[in-house]
Amino acid sequence: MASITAVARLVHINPSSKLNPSLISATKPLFPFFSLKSSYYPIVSSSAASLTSSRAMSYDKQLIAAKKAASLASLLCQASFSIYLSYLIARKLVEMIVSELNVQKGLLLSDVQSKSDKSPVTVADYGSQVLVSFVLQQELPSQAFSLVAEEDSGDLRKEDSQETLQRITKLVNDTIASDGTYKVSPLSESDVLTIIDCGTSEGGSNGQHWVLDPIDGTKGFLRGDQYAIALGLLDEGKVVLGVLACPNLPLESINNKNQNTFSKSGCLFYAQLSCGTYMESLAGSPPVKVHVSDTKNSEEASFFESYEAAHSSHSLSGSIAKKLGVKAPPVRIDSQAKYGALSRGDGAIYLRFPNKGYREKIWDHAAGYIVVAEAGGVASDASGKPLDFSKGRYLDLDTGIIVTNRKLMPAVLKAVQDSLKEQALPSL
Ligand SMILES: Nc1ncnc2c1ncn2[C@@H]1O[C@H](COP(=O)(O)O)[C@@H](OP(=O)(O)O)[C@H]1O
Ligand SMILES: [Mg+2]
Ligand SMILES: [Mg+2]
Ligand SMILES: [Mg+2]
Repeated sequence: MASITAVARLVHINPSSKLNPSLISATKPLFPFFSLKSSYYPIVSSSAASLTSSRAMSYDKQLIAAKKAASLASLLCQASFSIYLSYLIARKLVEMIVSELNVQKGLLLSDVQSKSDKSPVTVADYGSQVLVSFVLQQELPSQAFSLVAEEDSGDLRKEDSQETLQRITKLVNDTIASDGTYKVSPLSESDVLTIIDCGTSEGGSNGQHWVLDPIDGTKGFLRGDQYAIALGLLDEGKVVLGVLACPNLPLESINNKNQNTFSKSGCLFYAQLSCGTYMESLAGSPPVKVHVSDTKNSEEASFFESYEAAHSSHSLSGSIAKKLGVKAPPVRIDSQAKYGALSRGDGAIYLRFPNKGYREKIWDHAAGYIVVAEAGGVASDASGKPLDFSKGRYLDLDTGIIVTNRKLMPAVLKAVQDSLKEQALPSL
């Protein structure tokens, strides 16, 4: 049976929301053996409850489902990573013992594949997408379901992907069985392919669409560094809800010089339009309201950027930081964990400048964007235009993405534009 802490964590929508009957009934599918009693209601603070607006209440059910989906997907990813580590160790051992027999390599290669754009995809990316899509449909059976997600089943339908497909199916069924919430017969390989392809929606400016990156930062995931399960909800083209599960992000600030190296990891950030942003431990803890850094002094602001220089120009951000007088070295981490870290003030600026011609996808930013926006931050492209999630699967952008607090945005934007102009000048 779910522990009271875990129940409080998943039932908790937002300290500024009252638990209402519809919300309580919405929790039932999550906890079939547990009925809510009034004694558990104190997780809602009465002063905060008075802030509740009808608008804020309207996505509560979706938020419960999204938190459940992202939390379960993070368990799947963690399980998959330990399997992957075992393969790495097994492969190393086999290579050491019988170096001429590379049989174990095949096993590892089938867990990590390369997509047509040469980016990696793993059984955990596919498994996480299946699980999130499955949970959302289980939890919200009466709602029309539209999902814009990163992965598709194309490569998995090829003859030589049979073993990978089997592994994904087992990973998903094992996670569903160990969670115990859903009393369904195990998914078949064909079910898995069908569920993956639920993610082909084009999104857009009409109606509601879920936006999912099943593993954002796959390269970070494979390195054992940062990654995130990022799930957002669009309503009429606007991001109205976001959940970021960051299994490897320390609960303590990553910018704390006295950081406890034994600090626990695993953060769940969530935000709903007009309700603020909250963080709790993935293992279960009371939610804490978070806020972006309120510094207006760019010299004391540290900044985040991609770990991968191929995803964002480190030299351009270096020149911007110099103009701003930033003293601290850049904090380079993978995935939308950057947005999560920014939302709780670990740093004050996130700069992203991909190569010319690269088109940003909405799943790489939707959940992270609302997590930062509801924590008091702002995001724009390099021309100062807000991010527009209503145009389909891609973000329609001018040059790059800048995320910071309201006070710093004018100075950061100016430094960005000046640096871009300098970069465009032919060097003498
Ligand atoms: N050349 C490129 N430029 C910018 N972003 C890229 C890129 N190639 C891949 N990406 C995106 O960068 C994301 C990771 O972001 P970050 O650099 O912040 O960790 C990847 O998400 P996935 O890992 O979900 O594929 C991918 O969508
Ligand atoms: Mg990818
Ligand atoms: Mg991504
Ligand atoms: Mg991804």
